[in-house]
Amino acid sequence: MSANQNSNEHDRMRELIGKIHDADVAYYQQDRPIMTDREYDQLVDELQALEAETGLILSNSPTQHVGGEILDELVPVRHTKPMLSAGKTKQVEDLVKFAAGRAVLLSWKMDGLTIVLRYENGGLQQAITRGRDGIIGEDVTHTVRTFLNVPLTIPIREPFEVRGEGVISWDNFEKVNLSLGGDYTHPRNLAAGSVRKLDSGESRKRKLEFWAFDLVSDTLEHQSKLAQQELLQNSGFSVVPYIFLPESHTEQEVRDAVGAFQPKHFAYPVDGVIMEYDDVAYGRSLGATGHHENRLIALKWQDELYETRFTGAELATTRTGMVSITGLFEPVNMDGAMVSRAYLHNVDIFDSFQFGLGDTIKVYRANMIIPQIAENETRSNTFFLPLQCPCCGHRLSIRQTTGGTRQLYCENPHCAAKLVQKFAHFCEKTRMNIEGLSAVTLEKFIGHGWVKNFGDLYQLDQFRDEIISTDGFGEKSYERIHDAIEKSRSCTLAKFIAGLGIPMVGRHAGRELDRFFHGSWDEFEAALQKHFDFTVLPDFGQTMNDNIYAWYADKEEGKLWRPLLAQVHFKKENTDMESIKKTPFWGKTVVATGKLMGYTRDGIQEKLLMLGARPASSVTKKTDYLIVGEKAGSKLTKAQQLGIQTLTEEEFENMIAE
Ligand SMILES: NC(=O)c1ccc[n+]([C@@H]2O[C@H](COP(=O)([O-])OP(=O)(O)OC[C@H]3O[C@@H](n4cnc5c(N)ncnc54)[C@H](O)[C@@H]3O)[C@@H](O)[C@H]2O)c1
Ligand SMILES: [Zn+2]
Repeated sequence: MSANQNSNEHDRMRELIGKIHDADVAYYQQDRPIMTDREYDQLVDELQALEAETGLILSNSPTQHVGGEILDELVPVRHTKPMLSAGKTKQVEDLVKFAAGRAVLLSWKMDGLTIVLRYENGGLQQAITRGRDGIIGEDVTHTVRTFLNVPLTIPIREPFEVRGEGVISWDNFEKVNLSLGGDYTHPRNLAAGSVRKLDSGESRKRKLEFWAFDLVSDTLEHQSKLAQQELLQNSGFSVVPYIFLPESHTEQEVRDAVGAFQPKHFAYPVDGVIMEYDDVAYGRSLGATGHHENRLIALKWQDELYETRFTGAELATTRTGMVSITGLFEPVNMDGAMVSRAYLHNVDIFDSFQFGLGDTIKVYRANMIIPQIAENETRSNTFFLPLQCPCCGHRLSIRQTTGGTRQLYCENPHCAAKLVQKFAHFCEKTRMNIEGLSAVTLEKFIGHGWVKNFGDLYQLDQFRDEIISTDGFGEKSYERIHDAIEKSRSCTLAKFIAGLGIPMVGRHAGRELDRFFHGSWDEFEAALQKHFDFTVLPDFGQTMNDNIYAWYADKEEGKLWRPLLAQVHFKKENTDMESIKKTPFWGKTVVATGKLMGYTRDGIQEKLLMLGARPASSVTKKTDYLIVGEKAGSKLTKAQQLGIQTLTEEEFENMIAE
C-alpha cells in the first residue's frame, strides 16, 4: 500500500468520525436526528472496515466508546456500572452460534432511550439516563415519575437497580406527535425529548412507559436471567417480552424464535432482537469491550431494498399549520404488503433526494415497519413541491424549526386545518354524536382538503377511494365512519347548536333554544334576524346573548356551518307532549347528585328532559326535587337545609312508572 493511499484512507476515517460525531450530537443531545439510522449505520460500518484494513484506530473513534451526550440543564449522575451498547449483527446464524449449548433469552430490542432506576427500601429513589459514554447520566427522576407504568413502591426492600427502555407506543406517538405539531419523526425522539424535560407537567402528557430488561444486583436471583425477569415482573415492572430457550435447544428452534419477533405485531417501536445468556455468571465472565458487553448480542434486521419509480409528493396540513410531505411511488410489494408512499419529514430531506417524476428510487421498511426512501438513483431534480396549502389554497411559507430543519407552513389563520378541535367538538358523542371520527382522523381528512366545513363531512363519498388508500385506513373503517355520519343527519336543534361551538352556548343552552324555537332552525334564525333578546330565556345572560350575535355575524364561522344546513334535518326533541304532561315532573326543576345506578350524568339529564322537567345543576330555592345517588355531598345538605324534597333513585323510578 502506498503512503499516499494510506493518507487518503486516514482522511476518510477522520471525515467519517466527524460526520458520526455530528449525528450523535443531533441524535442524543438534541433528539433530532440529521440522518436515518440506515445512513448512520453505514458510516459506522465503513469506519469499522477501514479500521480493520489499516490497523489504525483513532482515539476518538465512535467504535471504541458508547455514543451519548448530556444536557447542561439536568443534574449529572455517575453510573454504578458503565452503561454500554450492544454488539450487533445482521446474520441470524450469528445468534445460532452465540446460543450453541447454552440457555438463552431472546427479547425485543425496544427503541427508545435507556433509563436506569434505583430503588431503596421499597421505593423509587432516582432515575438516570444513559448519558455521555454510559458513565455520566442525567437525573430525570421528576419526569420518570410521570410515566404510565413505573412502580413507585415495590415489595423488595433491598437496594438494586433496574435498567430498561423509556418508550412511547405507536398509537400514543401518533396522537401525541400530532398534538405537538407533528415535529417528531419517530417515537424514540419524542420519548427522549420528553424524558429530558425540566418541566414534568409537560412530560406527563407524552404517555411514556418504562420496559425493564436488566436487574442489576449481586444478590437478587443473581444466577439466572430468567429468574430475574420473573422477579421484576412479579414486583410490578413491565418486562420486555422474551422467549426462553433451554440449554437443550436445537438450531432450528433459535431460527424459529427469531422469526417469532415480528415488529408489525408489536405495539411499540423496536430496532432488533436481543439474545442474552441465562447464566448470569457465565455472561459476566465474557467481559466487555469499551463499546459493548459480551453477555448479549443484538440482531438488527437487514433492510431489504426495493426498486421503484418516484411519482410525486402529497402535502397534508396539520392543526398547527405545519404541512407534512409524503413521497409517492409506484406500488411495490414489501414482504406481503403493497406500499406506495413514504413520509419525508421535512423540506431538507425532500430536497436532498433531488427528485424528478419517473426517477428510479430505492425504498425499504425501517425495522420492518416504516416505509422509507433510501436513495434516488436518477436525481433529475425536476420535481418541485407545490407551495400551496392542500386545505385552503393559501401560499405556503418555509419556516426554520427549533430543531434546525425547514418545514412548510400554511400561515392562513382561517385555514380549516387549524380548526381540527372545532370539528372534533362538533362530532363529540354529546353533540352530533359521530362515532369514530376522532381528532386524529379529522386531521387527516381536513389536512388533505377533503373536509373544509361541517357540511363536507356529509359528502365524503367523493373521496372514498383516496381515503381508503391512506395509511391506517381500510374499507371497513371507512364504512363505519360513513354510517355514523349518515346517522347524524337526523338531529335535534339542541345538539346541532351545542356542536357549533358558540362560546358559552353548550348543551344546556342548546336545549333551551330547542324548546323555545320548537326544534326549528328557521324559527331560531328568524329570531336572530329580528334581533331577538336571548336574555329572556332561562339561564341566558348578556354575554351569551352577545356571543350568539358575534358568532352569527362572523363570516368565517358562517363558511363553516352554513353548508351544513343543506345536509341535516331536524327532528323534535320531545314528540309526545300530551303523555309527558301527565308525569309528576312536567315543568319541575330537578337536580340529580351522587352516583346513580341506572343513569350516567348525561343519561339522567336526557331522561328528565323527556319527562318535561328542567334539569338544573345546582340546588336553589327554586329546585323542586333532588334525586340522590351514592356518595351525595353538599347538594344533599343544601337541599335538606332548604327543605327541598329528595328522592332516591328507586323512588324516582317508581314515580315515573305510575
Ligand atoms: N440516525 C442517527 O443519526 C443516529 C445517531 C446515533 C445512533 N443512531 C442509532 O442508534 C444505534 C446505536 O444506539 P445505542 O448505542 O443507543 O443502542 P444500541 O443499538 O447499541 O443498543 C443498546 C441499547 O438497546 C436498548 N435495549 C432495548 N431493549 C433491550 C433489551 N431487551 N435488552 C437489552 N438492551 C435493550 C438498551 O437501551 C441498550 O442501551 C445505531 O446503530 C443507530 O441505528 C442513529
Ligand atoms: Zn391552509
